[in-house]
Amino acid sequence: MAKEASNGSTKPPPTPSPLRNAKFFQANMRILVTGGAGFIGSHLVDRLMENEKNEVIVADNYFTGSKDNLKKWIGHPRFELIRHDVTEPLLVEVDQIYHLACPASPIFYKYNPVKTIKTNVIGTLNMLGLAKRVGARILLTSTSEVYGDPLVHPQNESYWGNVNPIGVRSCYDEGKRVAETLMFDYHRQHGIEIRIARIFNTYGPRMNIDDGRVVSNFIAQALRGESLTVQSPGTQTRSFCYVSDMVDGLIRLMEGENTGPINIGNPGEFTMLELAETVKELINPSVEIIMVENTPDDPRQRKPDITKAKELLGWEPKIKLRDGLPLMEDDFRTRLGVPKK
Ligand SMILES: NC(=O)c1ccc[n+]([C@@H]2O[C@H](COP(=O)([O-])OP(=O)(O)OC[C@H]3O[C@@H](n4cnc5c(N)ncnc54)[C@H](O)[C@@H]3O)[C@@H](O)[C@H]2O)c1
Ligand SMILES: O=c1ccn([C@@H]2O[C@H](COP(=O)(O)OP(=O)(O)O[C@H]3OC[C@@H](O)[C@H](O)[C@H]3O)[C@@H](O)[C@H]2O)c(=O)[nH]1
Repeated sequence: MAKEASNGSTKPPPTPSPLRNAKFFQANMRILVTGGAGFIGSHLVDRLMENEKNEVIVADNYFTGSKDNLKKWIGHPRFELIRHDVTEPLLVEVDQIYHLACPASPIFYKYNPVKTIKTNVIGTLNMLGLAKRVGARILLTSTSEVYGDPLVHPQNESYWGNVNPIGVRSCYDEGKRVAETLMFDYHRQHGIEIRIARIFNTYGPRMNIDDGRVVSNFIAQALRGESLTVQSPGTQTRSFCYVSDMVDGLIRLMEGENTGPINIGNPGEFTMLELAETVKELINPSVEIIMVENTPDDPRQRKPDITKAKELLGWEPKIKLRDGLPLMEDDFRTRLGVPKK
């Protein structure tokens, strides 16, 4: 039985899928990745597919993801790709569910806020229903946004957050908070094996070029010779985790004994002005840095306390921002057709 972070009675988990014990299927672990055609999801799929005992099913509606991110696996006998919207029920036989489906860039999650909240609430209910039916373990990719505009710094998992319930970001941050509640209620009421990761800003190759998030914006702008748009005041901070470190943390959480929530992120903290200066220095020293208007409720500071991840998962990030940015630059150069001079 997984160790639980909060109080409450816990029923034993339902019997695992009979497939786990079936004579001919015993060897393989069937893993569903919702949102697996997206940025983090497709890197997670790559890592899961490296294990020959894993069969991976991706369910994605391609809102912000793309088949292109998974092209090397299409047609592979241990891989299956389903066009599916998680706001509809899904009937598959699996042992583990990594539930990532949800637009993550503020531009995309604000585009259709009602759909975003449906994805977080109905989508998570559907995946928990599936986990309950087949006895699968389920991991939710929650977010540092559950801490809102935090009054505690750095943020540890016992902080309840400072979130505007009626703002333009609420479809996402309140949606994820309800998703976490649903996870714990299914765990306490039905004994479902749950894992919750609170992911902090993650970057790396394969982010959409026009994703709208800060690292992809600055790298694309630097390569196109455009000004880097720092949203005012520029003193707001974020902590950036390279995607391979993130995937490692998610798999450790899934395979470990703790429900979470556990912060997964890189504690290296930067202001957005510092980030712009670093991108300028590393990629294109001739571009300008300009200040543009910000959006409402932008969190002013964010840095994970990763004590729990270190102690419970034996995990900590390995890749520093200065080492990760050039890896992302190479991928963006290839996709934008901008060769290195
Ligand atoms: N990248 C980050 O910095 C970050 C930080 C915190 C949390 N997260 C969480 O991690 C997960 C993945 O984020 P990402 O950065 O890879 O984002 P992404 O936008 O690249 O990927 C999300 C994927 O989910 C799919 N999707 C969206 N709505 C769906 C729906 N209703 N049904 C089926 N598929 C749907 C998209 O098409 C896409 O493939 C998300 O749950 C996000 O909230 C990411
Ligand atoms: O071009 C830009 C874009 C963004 N920014 C700033 O950069 C900071 C980070 O913005 P992003 O849009 O990358 O991401 P945010 O940190 O606001 O939200 C993210 O948080 C964690 C995840 O859950 C999501 O991936 C996303 O919601 C903000 O302060 C924003 O104002 C710029 O200065 N310039």
